[in-house]
Amino acid sequence: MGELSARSRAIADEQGFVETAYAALDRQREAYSERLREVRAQQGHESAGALSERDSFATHYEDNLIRLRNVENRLVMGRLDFTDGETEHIGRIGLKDEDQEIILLDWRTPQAEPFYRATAAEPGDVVRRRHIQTRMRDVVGVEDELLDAEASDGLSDLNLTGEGALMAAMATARDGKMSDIVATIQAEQDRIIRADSNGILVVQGGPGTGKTAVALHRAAYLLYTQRERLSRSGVLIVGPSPVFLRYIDQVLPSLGESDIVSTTVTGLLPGVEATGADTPQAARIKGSSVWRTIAANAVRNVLERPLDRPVSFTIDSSPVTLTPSHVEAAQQRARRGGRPHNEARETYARILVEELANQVAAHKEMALEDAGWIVDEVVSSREARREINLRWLPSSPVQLLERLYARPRLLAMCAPELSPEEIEEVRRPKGSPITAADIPILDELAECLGPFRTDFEKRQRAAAQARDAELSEYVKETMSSMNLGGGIVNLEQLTERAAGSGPQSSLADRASADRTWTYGHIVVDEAQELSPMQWEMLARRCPTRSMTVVGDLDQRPDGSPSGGWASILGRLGSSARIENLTVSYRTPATILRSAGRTLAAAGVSVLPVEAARDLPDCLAFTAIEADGREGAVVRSVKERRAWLDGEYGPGEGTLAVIVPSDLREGIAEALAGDPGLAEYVKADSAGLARIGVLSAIEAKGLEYDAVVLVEPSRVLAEGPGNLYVAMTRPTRRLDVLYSGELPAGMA
Ligand SMILES: Nc1ncnc2c1ncn2[C@@H]1O[C@H](COP(=O)(O)OP(=O)(O)OP(=O)(O)O)[C@@H](O)[C@H]1O
Repeated sequence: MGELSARSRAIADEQGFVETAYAALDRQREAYSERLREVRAQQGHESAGALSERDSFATHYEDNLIRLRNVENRLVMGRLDFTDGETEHIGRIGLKDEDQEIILLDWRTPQAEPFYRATAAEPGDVVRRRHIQTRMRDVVGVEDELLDAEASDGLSDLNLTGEGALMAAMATARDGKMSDIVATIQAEQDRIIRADSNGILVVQGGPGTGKTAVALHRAAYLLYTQRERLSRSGVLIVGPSPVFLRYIDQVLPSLGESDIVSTTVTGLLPGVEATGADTPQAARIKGSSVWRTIAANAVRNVLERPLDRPVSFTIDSSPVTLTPSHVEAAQQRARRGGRPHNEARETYARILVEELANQVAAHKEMALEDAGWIVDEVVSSREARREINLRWLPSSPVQLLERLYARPRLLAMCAPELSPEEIEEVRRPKGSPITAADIPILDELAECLGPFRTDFEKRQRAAAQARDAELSEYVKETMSSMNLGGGIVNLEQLTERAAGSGPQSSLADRASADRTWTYGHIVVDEAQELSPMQWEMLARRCPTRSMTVVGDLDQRPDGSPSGGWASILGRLGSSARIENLTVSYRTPATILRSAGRTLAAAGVSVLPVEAARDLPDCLAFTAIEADGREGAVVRSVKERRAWLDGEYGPGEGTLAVIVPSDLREGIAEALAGDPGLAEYVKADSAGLARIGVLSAIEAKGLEYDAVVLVEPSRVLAEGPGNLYVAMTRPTRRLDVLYSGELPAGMA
């Protein structure tokens, strides 16, 4: 009774605080709405172009309003009581009261750190940590931890922080979207989230240890602590697939951060879509870093060619001769400038035009300075243009790559490192669709070639640059006339905003449309999958090498490569430091142990990982007949779906059927053909289905409450890492359906 009333008193106390916090949030929102209304009502002097400064300020206020709207849920997460009797509340964002006193600490401030790190063994000056659970704006529960020496007796071996809140979070039904973990970040995770941002940090850990969660919270942490730097350069998040990116796309907004670019590596090259597919061998060949040299060779040897023997022709009736040494000298001068091919071409062409013009002038016994028209004659001479162009061909990356693939002899000349078989493997006719593995090669070529612009585009670009200069002047004027700038928003931000109209103007939009954009920080998820050429692409976009790289080598199809992360990261490996996550918050212990044994039996020893919990009856095996496989899958899925309904409520909870790639289509059809399941299997407009039918590769990074795994031996045959991925997707229950033998160690 006493305990009960103490608890309700605590809830009532916190309810009071929570109301104060939401009142402060509402006040902030109202203040921004008010400013937005004012700015919209003002008439800006709409002189420079069609874009007014009103739009820039409006966008700024709108962004802030969106940020405040996104933190509505679970605004307040906890409280710390200190030895001196002071208390602090920790929340999703920081808030002040009407007297400008801080009432809620942003979880990312240094003062909030003990909320995640203090332990009974090392309490610092914390006496009590309280986790506060809210629903809408109501407090529905509190959980206290007393951090004194006596309390340390009852702790679990894993030293979990806020165990009750953590277990509750883990037991919640999944809804197909990842959620933030800001209320229950564990100490080993917090250390990584707040780690120094310099250099490359590799975070490795077994399945479900929170690598993705930690990487996203780290992005939010860095955006908070380095807002000035990162609000201009931006943060890039790279994930394995569009489905995965959709799965994680709520997390950062719920932490109040939205100006972030997230993409697959393939999406990093604007304007090129990869619709083709490679054989695994071709993809491996194309991923090798030898393509850096091949790209440079191709530009040099295919596009910049020597003249074999002198050529003579006439310009305006004057005889002229272009010699091999004229061409060579012009090429050398152009290369010395260090500019990319298409840009250096201007220097090369100018030198040869001058040479020919001098010859014409000499023949006419005139001084070139007095007869500028001769240069025009040279430029418009078809023969001169032809001879000059042929020795320094302008090209787009796609044109050049198509030539290399289509002509094995040409590729062999540029790529002595590739064997004839390898050259044959990548051979394909011009006009074939671009593949994902082509993208990093195209990026490398784009780097060597520089922008490929038609004359029309060149004129457009010059006009745009002139417009930008005018705009910057204009914004400066308006800022002083509107008395703005004192820390609210700076000139560059405004110019940038004004330069693009409407929704185009966010940093994310501009960065993702620009191949040469460099980011302040890059987060790479499922990093074990990237090829050396893909790493080159990322390195180019982050000259400061401030990166968070998360992954699990054991989840590569063929397991961990010899040489570990250093061999994966290539050139970037030497500067990387490695941190480990060791506790899985997804998969129950029984399933994790079974997965570990199966991999060990297949000759792969995986990183040690401990489960935060176990559940009874979480793993079941059912023998089926190969020729009745589809019916058995349908029955099992129905049974599991009904079980989820019972556990979480009708339609709640997520379910995936993970299958060997070659069975995928048949099983998906069987499920879609069943009247009871068709509804669930159909994908929505975002491509997500309530019941997913996936190969192990497609399931990477995702999680479900229940998984039905079909024919594990065949998944194992695709690669032990694939089976490891497949077995570790469920949070609650794994049903294994098999004909023939189970993989050794599994049962
Ligand atoms: N501290 C935490 N509190 C609550 N839930 C957590 C915590 N850490 C991780 N989780 C949950 O555990 C699950 C697994 O996390 P996450 O997907 O980040 O793991 P991962 O290491 O990236 O896994 P994988 O290697 O399989 O991709 C998620 O549902 C995540 O929300």
